[in-house]
Amino acid sequence: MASPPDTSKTTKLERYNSYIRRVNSTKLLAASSKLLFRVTLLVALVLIFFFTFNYPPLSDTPTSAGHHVHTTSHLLSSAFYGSGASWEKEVRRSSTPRRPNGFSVLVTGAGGFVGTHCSLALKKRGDGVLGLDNFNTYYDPSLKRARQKVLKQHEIFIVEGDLNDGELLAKLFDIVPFTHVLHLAAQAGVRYAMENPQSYVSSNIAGYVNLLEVAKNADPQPAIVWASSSSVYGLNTENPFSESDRTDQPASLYAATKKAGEEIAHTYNHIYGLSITGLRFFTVYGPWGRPDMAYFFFTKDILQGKPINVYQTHDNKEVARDFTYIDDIVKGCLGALDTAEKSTGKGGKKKGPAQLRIYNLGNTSPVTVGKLVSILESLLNVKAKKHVIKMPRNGDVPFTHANVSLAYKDFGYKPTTDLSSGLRKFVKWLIEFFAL
Ligand SMILES: O=C(O)[C@H]1O[C@H](OP(=O)(O)OP(=O)(O)OC[C@H]2O[C@@H](n3ccc(=O)[nH]c3=O)[C@H](O)[C@@H]2O)[C@H](O)[C@@H](O)[C@H]1O
Repeated sequence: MASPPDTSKTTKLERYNSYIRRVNSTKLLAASSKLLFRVTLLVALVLIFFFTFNYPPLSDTPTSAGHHVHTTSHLLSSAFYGSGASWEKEVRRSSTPRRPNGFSVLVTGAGGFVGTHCSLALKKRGDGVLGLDNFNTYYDPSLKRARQKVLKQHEIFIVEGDLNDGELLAKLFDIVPFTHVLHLAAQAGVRYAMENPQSYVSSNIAGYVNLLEVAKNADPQPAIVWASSSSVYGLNTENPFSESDRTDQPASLYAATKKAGEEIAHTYNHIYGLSITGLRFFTVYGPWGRPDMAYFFFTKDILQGKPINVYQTHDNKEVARDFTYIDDIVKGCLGALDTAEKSTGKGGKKKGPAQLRIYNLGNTSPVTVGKLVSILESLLNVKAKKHVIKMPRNGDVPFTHANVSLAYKDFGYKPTTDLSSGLRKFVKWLIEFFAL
């Protein structure tokens, strides 16, 4: 009869095998948890990489001047700026009118020069005003922030965002039944277009179309008043310029994008019934103005003893502009808003013909740049270090001169501020603001 198995050996063997099984399963567990950790780490790294390098970047437009025009990417802005109950409350409060039959106006470019002044004027008369601005770095954004502070003191909220952020714009129109849009946001400046052309396409074409797309889908559709430019007259030789003069010879990309805006306005009026009024501003100046404009940097340079270049035409004539004081421009903008008819469309469907208008808003008395400089010299009591140079081929035109009879007839536009008086107010502001 077979001897009984040596249980001690079997037991030992069993114990050894179960030990090996335990060790193996521990090893397996350790290996699989290490593998899981590595996979998790890898996935995390991939996600970090995606959101860092693929998430819409800050659009960074380098310029030859070495400075970049930074704008927050629209997705980022709507993710960061366009959400939350308190944000919505701010939007509603700011845009609600305080007078019977008051307007509810979306002012794009509200952090800008004309935008700030128009927003204040609308709010003071009891209209609701909501600002939209991307606070880009075309010029020192601290000036825009200072304007924003003034608006905040008058309970005007500016949504930080870009015209190209369709999601954000649609959200604003979902929250607010805007009666009007005062569209002043744009890449301005005639000469800068040669340094940074894409900025003009992005703001003045793509941005404007995006705004019109959101507006035509809105219910109710707002009436739109927007800033075109005297520069659309380009090489036109008529003097003064009338709205019916030719505007097919733009001398700069800036002018071409504003002219394009006028044609695009015709299309959205024709197809969707949007009521649209274009205003051709003529070299607007005044307190809180734009530092990239000659009257502004001439003043600072004269005060700081720096030389200034006074342009002359190639046939040795002085260049001239129909400089228009900001308070007159504001009256023109409000006149256009007050006489704007309602859009006829609804949710993107046209119901009938709609108003389409274009007006000159100028001062009707052009002044040479040389005269501008001598007014500044007497206001500042400082002699300018003038270099008279030929006007560079930079998109500038020799003169502008507005015929404003159409704006006068339709909404009583009448400029009342001459250049000396306007510059006096500007210089007073500049010295106080910069504590010079
Ligand atoms: O009406 C407009 O729609 C435009 O007005 C403004 O353009 P402009 O009329 O060209 O103003 P601005 O640059 O201040 O030059 C003033 C004068 O100084 C001359 N100029 C300029 C620079 C210089 O160094 N020397 C000089 O003589 C220059 O040749 C010109 O004769 C806005 O910038 C523009 O956004 C748009 O709104």
